[in-house]
Amino acid sequence: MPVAAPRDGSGRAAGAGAPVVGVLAMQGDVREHLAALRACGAEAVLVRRPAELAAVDGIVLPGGESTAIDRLLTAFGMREPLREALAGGLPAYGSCAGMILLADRVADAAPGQRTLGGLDVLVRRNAFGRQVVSWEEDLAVTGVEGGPVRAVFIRAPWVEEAGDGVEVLARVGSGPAAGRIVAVRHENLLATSFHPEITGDPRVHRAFVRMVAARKRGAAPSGFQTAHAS
Ligand SMILES: NC(=O)CC[C@H](N)C(=O)O
Repeated sequence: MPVAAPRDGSGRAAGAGAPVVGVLAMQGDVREHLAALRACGAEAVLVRRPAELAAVDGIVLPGGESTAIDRLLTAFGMREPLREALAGGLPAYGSCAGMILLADRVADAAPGQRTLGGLDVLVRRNAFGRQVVSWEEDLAVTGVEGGPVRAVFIRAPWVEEAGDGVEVLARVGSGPAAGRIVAVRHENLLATSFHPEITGDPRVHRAFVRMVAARKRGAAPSGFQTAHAS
């Protein structure tokens, strides 16, 4: 009997029930997110077109440059389909530039820059400064088991204001940005200022894949910890 080849390079076939998670492939560190998702057992695929978006159970908006991704979303006809999918409850995880794209409000936005929105926060772009690695710290992140996460901030935003329904998952612990909010969740949207995709630690992605799997099962939206424990 023929055996299906593994689809994710991990040495095992993606199970029939494995959630399909897209990575928005306009610009940014797409490959790193694909690898992190595959390490968590998700079937990870590139998303550039509306038809590809329609086939995923969740989507990652990568780190990169939010202004470039913004322009490419329009060029690829992806802005409205993606905005509608997010508003319709599609689980999404945005890291860094991805967090900016999910935010309802942006301080220090480039002229004409737009976001997809949905996340009731004000983010400040380049809040940590413009150096390549602007800050690095081990952070406890609510809902991520197994101890602190190495958080690498690269020209990163922070969350300056979070709406009432937004769950704060992590704050900077020390240095000039101490106390700033750098990880949040609200319903189907998860965002971090930092880049877990570049550290080889899949735990934040695993938490997101569990959010995606919970929605796929039809579970009601719940707090991050609850969804994580399921
Ligand atoms: N590493 C990043 O994603 C940087 C984000 C970038 N500063 C922006 O505004 O989009």
